[in-house]
Amino acid sequence: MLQSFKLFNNCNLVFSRSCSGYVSRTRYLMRLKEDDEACREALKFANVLLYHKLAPLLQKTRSGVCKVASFKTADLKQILEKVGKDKHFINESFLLGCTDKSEPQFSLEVGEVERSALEQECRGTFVDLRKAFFMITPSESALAAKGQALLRWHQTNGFCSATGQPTTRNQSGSFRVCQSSGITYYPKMSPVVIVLVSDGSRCLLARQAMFPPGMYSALSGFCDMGESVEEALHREVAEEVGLEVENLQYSGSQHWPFPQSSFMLACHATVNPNKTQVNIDKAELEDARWFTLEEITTALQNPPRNPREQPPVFWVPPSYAIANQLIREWANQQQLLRSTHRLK
Ligand SMILES: NC(=O)C1=CN([C@@H]2O[C@H](COP(=O)(O)OP(=O)(O)OC[C@H]3O[C@@H](n4cnc5c(N)ncnc54)[C@H](O)[C@@H]3O)[C@@H](O)[C@H]2O)C=CC1
Ligand SMILES: [Mg+2]
Repeated sequence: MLQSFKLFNNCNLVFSRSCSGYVSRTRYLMRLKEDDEACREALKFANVLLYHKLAPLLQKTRSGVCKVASFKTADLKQILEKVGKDKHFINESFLLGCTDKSEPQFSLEVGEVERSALEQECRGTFVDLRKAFFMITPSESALAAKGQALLRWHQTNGFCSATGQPTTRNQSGSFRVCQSSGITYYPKMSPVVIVLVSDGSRCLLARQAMFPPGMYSALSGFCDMGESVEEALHREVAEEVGLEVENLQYSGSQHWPFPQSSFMLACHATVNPNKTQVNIDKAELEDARWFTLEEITTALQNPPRNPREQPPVFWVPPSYAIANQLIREWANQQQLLRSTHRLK
């Protein structure tokens, strides 16, 4: 089981503790990653998540709650054959992980099929992942995101960048090799810093023109080659809003599947309350402004159901996004500060 401890306020930094089952599951997965034969065996009795053009298949439970659809291999083979897929097609799946009961999980891109016929057979709907984040739980979002990221990485790494020759995958999909050069390619993530800047009583959020209307998020940016997290944070804030930050505090990290798998490193930071004038880089950001605790609390309490249709005037990223975690932590800390102040 994964345990967490507190670093900044309520933040969850997840670390592994060897309690019942966790170590054996980890070792089992390690073996599946490296041993093609064991992985092929595991796939025969696995749970498989389906994707169509990288959109995960969701199903509604009887109580109306949405969840990521997962099929036993034998059932899925029958479904796929009904929509014209070869019975060996299932071997195209990639290893994702395993459940608490040590059942292996795989992801599979169905490719060219009649989407509506497959949805009908599966009693589900393929939903754009960004939209799915508003419909499923954070842990299901993480699983769906990982599945999509792995599929995308394999789709875009079919050729060796040194020789131009095709690369081949191992059974689990944990790497690809160019037979001509011998170079091994592993799925990769790009490090991105994300920071919630506070002036002590307000926090700074920004929006890019491409964001859905009304959505503001914490400042973020890709790390440059050779940079530390601290350097990247200072640079990004200076570049995007013209401020100098101090008191960096690590909050947590997250894999984010967009645009090509980012590794989000989240921190809090402060600015001098007398130096809060923002100077926005208009090439990057459409707007950046300071928000009060009241505005933030209202936004956190009223997440949009579907942000593309009738979004609220101001809203923050969904609970799965690490930006949401930063904003929540800041709001909790502000509440605490206010109640301590009242007690004095
Ligand atoms: N999970 C979360 O809560 C959040 C995730 N994000 C993610 O963080 C990522 C980076 O944030 P931005 O502020 O847009 O970054 P950014 O401020 O560095 O600007 C993006 C630009 O950086 C350049 N760039 C440099 N290295 C790049 C690389 N490895 N991949 C792609 N572009 C690169 C490109 O010109 C790109 O247009 C975004 O993909 C976004 O999806 C952003 C905010 C919240
Ligand atoms: Mg940015």
